[in-house]
Amino acid sequence: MPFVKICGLSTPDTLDAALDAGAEMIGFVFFAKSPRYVTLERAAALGRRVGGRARQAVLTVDAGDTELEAIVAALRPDVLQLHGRESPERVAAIRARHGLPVMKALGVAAAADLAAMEAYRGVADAILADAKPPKDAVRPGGNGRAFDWTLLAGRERPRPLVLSGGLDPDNVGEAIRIVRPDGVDVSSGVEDQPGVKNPDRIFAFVAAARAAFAQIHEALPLEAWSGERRAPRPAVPATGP
Ligand SMILES: O=C(O)c1ccccc1NCC(=O)[C@H](O)[C@H](O)COP(=O)(O)O
Repeated sequence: MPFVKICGLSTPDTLDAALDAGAEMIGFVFFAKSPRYVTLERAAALGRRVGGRARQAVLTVDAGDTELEAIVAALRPDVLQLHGRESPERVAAIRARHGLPVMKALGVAAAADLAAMEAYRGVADAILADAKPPKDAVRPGGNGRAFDWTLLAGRERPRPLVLSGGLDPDNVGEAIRIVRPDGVDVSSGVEDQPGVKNPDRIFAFVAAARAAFAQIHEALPLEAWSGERRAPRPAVPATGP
């Protein structure tokens, strides 16, 4: 079942919007230079408000063991989203240490970047394909920047694959139809300005993503038939004289 994740939530009303809209996963950002940064205390309070209605992901960037320990102890998250330069070995170590699923973010700008994903196959529980940040960016993600989705279309790639980067209520349907991901993730596209989420845009995003996922999953059986070699139909027995 594909899922919709709203990342970078930091207030009760926008968290409620994500939950009421039906997002299956929400994310808290633990990167101090981000306008979406939340303290442990704030994230824990928001986490209590979730009350099991969605999975909680915590987003870190090259966090050390002590920081991760503190976050996991305070929040008991469902997923660790690693958005830095964590190597496959580091991802494996974090996963083993915390016993939690890891979603590894990887930047995509060219076909060669898909090869980098291979190194994480069987190591990360999911790959989050994101745009590469601009050269002068202060954060490695959450920049509202999209990449060429056709790079991922019809290619062999690790699964589950979550699509992110520059998605918004107007383009998420097309992105889903092209990439056919297992989930989508958004931050900037449901904001009025960096760090300020807009509940109406959250509702619009979840609805648009849901509609597109429903469409591609309805289409699946027909696509499967088109490539299939069908057995010849049995001859209709002749009847009558
Ligand atoms: O949101 C941030 O500020 C952030 C900071 C550091 C690393 C990652 C960050 N965000 C990642 C995301 O919110 C999403 O996973 C993804 O990059 C999509 O973001 P956007 O293009 O803004 O929708």
